[in-house]
Amino acid sequence: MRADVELISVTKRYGAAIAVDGISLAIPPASYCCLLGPSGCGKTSTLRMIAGHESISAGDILLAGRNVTDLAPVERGTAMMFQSYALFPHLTALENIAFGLRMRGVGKPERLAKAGEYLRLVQLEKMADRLPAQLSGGQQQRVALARALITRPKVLLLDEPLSALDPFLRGQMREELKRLQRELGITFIHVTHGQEEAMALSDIAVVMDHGRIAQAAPPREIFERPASAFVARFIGGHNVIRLDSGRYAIRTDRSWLAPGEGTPGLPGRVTAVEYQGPVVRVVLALADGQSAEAVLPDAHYHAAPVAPGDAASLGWEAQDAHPLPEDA
Ligand SMILES: Nc1ncnc2c1ncn2[C@@H]1O[C@H](COP(=O)(O)OP(=O)(O)OP(=O)(O)O)[C@@H](O)[C@H]1O
Repeated sequence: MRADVELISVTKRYGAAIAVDGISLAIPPASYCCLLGPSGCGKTSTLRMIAGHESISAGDILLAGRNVTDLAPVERGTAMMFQSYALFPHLTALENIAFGLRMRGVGKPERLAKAGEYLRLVQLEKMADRLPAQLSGGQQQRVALARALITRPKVLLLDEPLSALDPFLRGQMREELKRLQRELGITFIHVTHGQEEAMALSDIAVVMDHGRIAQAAPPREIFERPASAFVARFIGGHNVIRLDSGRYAIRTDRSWLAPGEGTPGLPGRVTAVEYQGPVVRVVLALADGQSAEAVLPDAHYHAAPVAPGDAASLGWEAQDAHPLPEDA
């Protein structure tokens, strides 16, 4: 099946600095793709190159099989939703949404009727006449989303769309984004810092590191088979442990704890215990200098509780140790 978005050896240089280093990626049609990675890894530069807001230093970008590398943003069939919604303060919610069509020369009555449809799509029909200042952050964001979608893009690009929201609204908007992507059947490419957000939303998650793709795969595959120690650490939920036989990623929820001296497993000492409701996180300093943690169901933990300073060993089942390559 032809990819909706294809990056072929795409590079971005700012002067002598390389922000994106020859990345290749094919995003299947109608998928939710998250770009994630630490600050400065090149996520936003990649998104901006797809949108056409940033020139491409080398390589090609194909959208639905068409080479758009040298096309202006409006010619690409993409729309971008920014972190700072960028709504016009003097226009109502409805007029803000209609604005995208005004730029494309659509007449006023048609624009407003269409804007009404998109206002309903984001469940804001009662807010049509409000100015942005009279809307909450989450509502402003829905307006920005509708404004981007009204142009019927083939690909919607989202630059950290949830980062300004409080945790409750963030969860709500996350569901909303996924619902819209499914209903509209288009590709969303979403830049995020949040591993949990990427896990929850992605059909394909792209973990970036220093301008390169460290791993691109469905989130479950990344979680179960991280391609490197970097990926295992970045997505979280893993211990990265060196043994005589090599380096392994072991899920912290598959790691068990044996309290006491001389118990089976790698010996260590508890340095922290964090109660998290359904689970308890126990951090260990291992005797060989490595650190590790076990995330235990609360009932298991409370059956044999430990405290900082206590001796305990860390263990796991052999099949739960995922071998990692040595770093290049
Ligand atoms: N306009 C620019 N001029 C020079 N260097 C830039 C420019 N924009 C980005 N960079 C550099 O390119 C690299 C990648 O930046 P980019 O914004 O793509 O990363 P990011 O992963 O989106 O980071 P963040 O999560 O902090 O937004 C960084 O080292 C950054 O300093």
